[in-house]
Amino acid sequence: MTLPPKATERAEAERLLALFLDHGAERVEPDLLLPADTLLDLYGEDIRARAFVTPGPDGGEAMLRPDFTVPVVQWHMARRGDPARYAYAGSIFRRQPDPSRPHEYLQAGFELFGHDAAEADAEVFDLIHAQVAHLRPRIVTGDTGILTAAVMGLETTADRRNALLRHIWRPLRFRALLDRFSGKTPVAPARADLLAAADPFAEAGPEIGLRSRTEVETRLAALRADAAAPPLAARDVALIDDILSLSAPSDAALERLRDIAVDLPAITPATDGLARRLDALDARGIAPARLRFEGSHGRSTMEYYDGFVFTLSLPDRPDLPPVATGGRYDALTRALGGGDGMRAVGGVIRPGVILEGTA
Ligand SMILES: N[C@@H](Cc1c[nH]c[nH+]1)C(=O)O
Repeated sequence: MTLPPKATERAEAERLLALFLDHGAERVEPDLLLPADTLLDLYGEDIRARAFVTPGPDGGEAMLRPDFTVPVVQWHMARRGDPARYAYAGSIFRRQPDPSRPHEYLQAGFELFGHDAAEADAEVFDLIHAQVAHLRPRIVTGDTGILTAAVMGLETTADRRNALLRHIWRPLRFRALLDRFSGKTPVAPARADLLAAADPFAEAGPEIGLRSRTEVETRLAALRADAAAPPLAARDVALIDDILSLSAPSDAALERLRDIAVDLPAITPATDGLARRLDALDARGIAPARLRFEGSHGRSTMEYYDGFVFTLSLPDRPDLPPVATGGRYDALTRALGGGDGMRAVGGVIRPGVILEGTA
């Protein structure tokens, strides 16, 4: 009997779920229709363009489940009890820029709360990788905690550091900020004139915008303080660029990062974390030399990742999305737990891609 494609995809998702349950996970089944406010708070309004938002039953807004990780964290936070392993299989809904791509597809996933971070990262990667290893996926890994630590270690104003941190997930915006803060992009003449003016409101015409005069004044003061701040040191920008352009087998990448840490000691704890993760993976038979590490990896994935990130894709099928993705999201558990966070890492497999890849 040949099953229709949707049913085949579901059968594959159930098969993966059963394997995750055998691995000791508890099954979770988050709602399909989720309150939109938490998700909007977490991801920002950007997610509206990618998710299906609809009027909710309680008068507020609701969203078709765009992701399992957030509802699973909420589920876990309500119950606690570490360590915990959860598994799920079901549909998620995302608007695609390319309308020929499915807006609804299945994910089978596994999430691990608590535990030693390096051990847990290795356990999740090993489990996810084992299910797709027969497809010989191209593996790319990264660690968003390293770039974050590098930015936090920059000698500059707190405002500039925060602006860079906010835009880590928007590579073009991040680059534009680095160029501006290092003086590479000159301040636009109109802005320079405005900041130099004794009374910037003198010829501004009537006040018609939504922002009050005080708000505009606060913004002008911030821009003036920024214009007065010394540029970022070229040496520091070069170190950030070294991290961003790093692409090497993980063992070589670790050595390179250790070199960078000599000049940028703020990344040392994150680099030590990477070393521990590679040891834990090695102990499971996954040699670091087989895992490509990219310093930029994870910057165009989920904004909640703050450590290990990985993507497995089918090398002969560049037309397909990745077959598996995942990463660590300790900060998300803090955001949802009111500052009282815990360690968490997980990953998902797309059964539809496995089927396409083996067809
Ligand atoms: N929820 C992520 C995958 C993931 C699960 N756990 C951690 N990451 C996604 O949909 O891309």
